[in-house]
Amino acid sequence: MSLEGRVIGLIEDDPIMGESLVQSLTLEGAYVDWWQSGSEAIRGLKATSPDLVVCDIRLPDTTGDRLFSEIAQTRSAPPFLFMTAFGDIDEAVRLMRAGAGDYVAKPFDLETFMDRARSLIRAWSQVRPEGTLGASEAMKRVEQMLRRVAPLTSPVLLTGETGVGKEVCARFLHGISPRADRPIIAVNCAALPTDLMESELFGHERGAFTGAHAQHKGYAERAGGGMLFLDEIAELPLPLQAKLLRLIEERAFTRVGGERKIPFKARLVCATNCDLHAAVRDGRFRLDLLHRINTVSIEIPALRQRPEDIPTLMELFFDQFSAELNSDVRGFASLTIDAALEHSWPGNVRELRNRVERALALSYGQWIMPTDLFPEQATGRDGETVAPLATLSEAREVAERRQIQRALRESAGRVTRAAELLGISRTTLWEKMRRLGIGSGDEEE
Ligand SMILES: Nc1ncnc2c1ncn2[C@@H]1O[C@H](COP(=O)(O)OP(=O)(O)OP(=O)(O)O)[C@@H](O)[C@H]1O
Repeated sequence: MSLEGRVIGLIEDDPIMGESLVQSLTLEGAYVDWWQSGSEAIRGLKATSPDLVVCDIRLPDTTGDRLFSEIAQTRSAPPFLFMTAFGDIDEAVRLMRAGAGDYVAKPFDLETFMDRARSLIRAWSQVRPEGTLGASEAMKRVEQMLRRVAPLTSPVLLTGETGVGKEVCARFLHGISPRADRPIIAVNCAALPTDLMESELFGHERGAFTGAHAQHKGYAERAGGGMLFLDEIAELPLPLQAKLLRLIEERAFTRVGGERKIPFKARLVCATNCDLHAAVRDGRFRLDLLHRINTVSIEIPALRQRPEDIPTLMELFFDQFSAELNSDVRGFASLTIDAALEHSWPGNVRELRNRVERALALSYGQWIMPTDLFPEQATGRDGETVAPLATLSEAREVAERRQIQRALRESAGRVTRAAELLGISRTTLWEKMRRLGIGSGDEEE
């Protein structure tokens, strides 16, 4: 691939270096916008969107680090190729972890520089622009990060509570990467039988152990040039952690009972819901392996930390299951959405999905009510209703309280705005809040 017609933003304060790069890039057919300071670059990048930004890590008025985090706020930020001097490598590695793209250490030869530039542009142009992971700002940030690292080969560690969607994110990452047409092999390390783990992951040669009647290709080999996704990585026993470390360092492994080195060509993505640093402290996880697998580490937030996603996901699963179940149910009662927003979702998206499926399968009415989604709140273990029927005024009070708290939440605790949202006067709202014992700081309840 040539750089013909590509637009490149160059941020370099040294005139000699700047001139020479402009000349070389122009000779390759690229258009170069050259900025000699961070402030100039920020202004320039608001106006144009280059295919690549080449940036010196040390600038007269800012650092590459700060500049990148400012530019990276925008979702469509281009890839960055940093030029670092000896001694800036730590900063460059931090930037890679933040999804910057790549770096070249000065002095570099021009061919290496051009190769890196070309491959960043090529990989980036294959990334799809639109998003699908969630409507919340938190998930948009996750998605933005995944898009940044999609063209790279560095290992990625996805962390987050159970059911937040780590595997969904890994598959999304694969789908938008230049490897999308190659296999993705997803392995749940906790589900592999301990005695077979090594041969499942790395394969075995014929006769390697009793019962090994034929050669067997493991997951690492079957992933080819695609993605090897290792879920629940903390469950990998220490001897296998050592073998995985060698695989990452040497980009090669051996089958059980074999001697020949087999190249590892896939991208490694690991996931965990454990605190791996605590596992290292407890001697259950190797620190050197942790450093290798978390070159890029992305935390997927819990569902309760991104309530905006709850209604969207409810609708998504509703559409999916109502089609599957051929259901006549029309949707969720608004009280049900309120109740879902108040629930803490310890099982995250998986719990939400299961609850919606169950509610649709068991609901009798046209609308899914709170007790369809949360039957445990209405029934005892034997299935009988244990909650006494509330009087109308009690039910109204519960609904009023919930609605007021929601309005306060949406108006960040500002009573005047909350009253507007509720369509009542400020005095009436104060009076109701006093009667129901709600403070203006109760919006987070
Ligand atoms: N953004 C999303 N959009 C649609 N479905 C999602 C999303 N996130 C998660 N899910 C669904 O939630 C369930 C759990 O997701 P997933 O298996 O990716 O979670 P996980 O974090 O890997 O869980 P675990 O820690 O238990 O391995 C799956 O059924 C998945 O399809």
